Amino acid sequence: MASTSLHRVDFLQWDEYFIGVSILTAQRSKDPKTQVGCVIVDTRYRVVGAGYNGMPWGCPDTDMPWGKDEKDPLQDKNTFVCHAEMNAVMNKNCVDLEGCRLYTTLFPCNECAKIVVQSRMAEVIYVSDRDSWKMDASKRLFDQVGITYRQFIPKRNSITIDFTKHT
Ligand SMILES: O=c1ccn([C@H]2C[C@H](O)[C@@H](COP(=O)(O)O)O2)c(=O)[nH]1
Ligand SMILES: [Zn+2]
Repeated sequence: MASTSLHRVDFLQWDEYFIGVSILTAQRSKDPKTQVGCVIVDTRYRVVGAGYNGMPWGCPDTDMPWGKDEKDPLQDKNTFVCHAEMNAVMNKNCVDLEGCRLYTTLFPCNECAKIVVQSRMAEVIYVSDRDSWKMDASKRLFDQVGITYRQFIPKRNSITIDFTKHT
């Protein structure tokens, strides 16, 4: 029998939606080279935290270093910047994150992986990965505790946010 339902069929799938929110969140970052965004989602598909990489609260972006300096750590952004994952956890609006999924634009580094593990999250879904010992360490930790991770494989190239058109 033919269906009489007329609902839209090109609606965003959950993964597309949460990765989309991660990418949008990354656009808040002031890092001139790499903008990272992530959202934490509970088992009922509710966003319970979001964050992007940025300087700690109260530290003016204009006063902080945004480049790298191997010789002087006080002039290196990595000495100060808070990673997106840490910020998402710090921003959580629920008591604990056990069983949650982390959607992120960049696979978590080893420091963020420790936070993901200690928060008892269940899965990491990421857009891109880096060939780095830090990411290898993260995978080792995730494998050890059974946190699954998978790359987001897009089925469409883009989604549009048009501020001038909305019904
Ligand atoms: O797990 C991670 C790893 C990195 N970040 C942030 C930290 C920095 O602001 C950039 C990386 O800068 P590069 O110059 O590309 O090394 O990404 C993060 O938020 N989470
Ligand atoms: Zn990190």
